[in-house]
Amino acid sequence: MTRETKSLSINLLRMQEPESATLICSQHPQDYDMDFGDFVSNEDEEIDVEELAEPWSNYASEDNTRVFYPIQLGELLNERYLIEHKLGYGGFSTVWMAHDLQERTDVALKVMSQGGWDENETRIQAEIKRRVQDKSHLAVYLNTFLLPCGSKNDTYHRVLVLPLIGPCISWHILTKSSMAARMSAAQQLLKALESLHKVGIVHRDLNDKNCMWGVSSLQGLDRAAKYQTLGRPLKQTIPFVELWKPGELVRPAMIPDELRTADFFLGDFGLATKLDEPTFQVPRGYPPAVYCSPDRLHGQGPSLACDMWSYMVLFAQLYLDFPPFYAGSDGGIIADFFKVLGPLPGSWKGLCKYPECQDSWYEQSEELNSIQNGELKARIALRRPDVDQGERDLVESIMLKVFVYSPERRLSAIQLLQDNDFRALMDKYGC
Ligand SMILES: Nc1ncnc2c1ncn2[C@@H]1O[C@H](COP(=O)(O)OP(=O)(O)OP(=O)(O)O)[C@@H](O)[C@H]1O
Repeated sequence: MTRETKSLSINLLRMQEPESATLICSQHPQDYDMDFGDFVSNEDEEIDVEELAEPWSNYASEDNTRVFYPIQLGELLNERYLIEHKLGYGGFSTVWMAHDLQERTDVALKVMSQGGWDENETRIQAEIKRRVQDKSHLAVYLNTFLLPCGSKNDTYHRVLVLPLIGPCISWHILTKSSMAARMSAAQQLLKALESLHKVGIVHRDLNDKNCMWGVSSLQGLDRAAKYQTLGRPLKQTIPFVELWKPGELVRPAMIPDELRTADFFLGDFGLATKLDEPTFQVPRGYPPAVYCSPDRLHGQGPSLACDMWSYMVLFAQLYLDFPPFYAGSDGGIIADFFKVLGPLPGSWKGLCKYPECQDSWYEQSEELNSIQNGELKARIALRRPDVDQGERDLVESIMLKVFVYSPERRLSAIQLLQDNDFRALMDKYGC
C-alpha cells in the first residue's frame, strides 16, 4: 500500500471513529489503521480464496464485455464508501461490504461489470422504487453511482448501494432453522412477489441465491470487531491479469447464525421485466433449471405464472430442505417433471430446450397420472417423516395448486396468500 493510501486510511478512520481514532492511531498506527484482512500465506489459503471468490478471469475479457471492476479492501469509493469486506459475487457483479462514512452505517455495494449489464437492473429497480407500494421485502438500492473505468472516459461501472442483508437460502441454514422461521420466510417471499406482480413486474430469476434473510446491524462496532464477527478477510492480489488498477480476490464474510434476523428479502432484478415491455428490452436468460417453469423450458415467454412456479420450488425447498425436482436424473429436469407430475401437455411435444426429451413424456394416460401423483406424496414423506400425515397432505395440496403445467391455471401470488390450505399451514406455524 502506498504512503498516500495509508494516510488516507488514517484520515478515514478518524472520520469513522472520531472519539478513539487519534488514540488508536498513535498507539498502533500500523497494526490497526491498515488492517484490512490478511493476504494468503500458503497454498491451502490460496485454494480457499480461489474456491470462494470470483474467478480471476472475470477481470480479463478479450472483447471488453462483462469485465469486473478491480477493488481492494480499504479503498474509498465515491468519496464516501470505505470497502471493508467481501459479500459475494454473481455472473455480473462483485458485492462488497462498505462503511458509509456519511451516514455512519454499513451497506452492500453491488459493483456491476462493464458492458451495459447494469442497465436493466437499474431501470427495473428505479421502477420498483417509484411504483411498488410495499417494498419491505425487496432489496432495492438506496443510491447508485458510476465508477469511471481506467483512462477511457466513455466506459464506467455502475454501483448499486444496497441495504446490507444475507445470507441466502442454503441447506446448511435450513437444517438449523425452525419450521416457523422457514414458513415465515416463505410467506414474506410470497408477499414480495405479490407486490412486484401487482405492478406488472416479473422477476424471472427466483432461486435460492436471490432470496436472503436479514442481518442485525453492526452499528457501533469498529472494524476489528466486525472482522471478529464476520471472519477476517482472506485475500490475494488478482493474479495473471494485467490490471489498470490494483484489485484483490477476497473470501466472502461468513454471517454468523446469531446475526441472522427473521426478515426475508428478494433481490437481484437483473432479469426482471415489465409485462408490457417491448421484446427488444427484455434481457435474455432463465433461472437455474430446478427453479425454471416447464412452460419457459418449452419456449414460452416470461409471465407472472413462471415466477409462481419458481416460488413454489422455493416454498418446497424451505419446507423439505431440498428442491422438489431433480435435474440430475436421466433426461434431466423434464424427466423428473414427468415422473412427479405426469405427462406434459401434448402441444409442447418437440418444443423442449433439451434434446434428451422423449416423445412418450407428452402422451396422456390416466394410468400414468395416478401412479405419478404418488411420487410427490412419497418425496414429502421422505423429507418430512417428523410431521403428521394431515400436514403432509396440506403441503402436497398447496404444491399442486402451483405445480400445474398450464401457466393459466396456476394460482397467482394474491390467490395463494388467500388460499385456505396455505393459510392453514401458515396459521399452524404462527405466521
Ligand atoms: N444486499 C446484499 N447484502 C449482502 N449480500 C448481498 C447483497 N446482495 C447480493 N449479495 C451477495 O452477493 C451475491 C451476488 O449478488 P447478485 O446475485 O445480486 O449478483 P449478480 O451478479 O446479479 O448474480 P447473478 O449471476 O445470479 O445474476 C449474492 O448471492 C449474495 O451472496
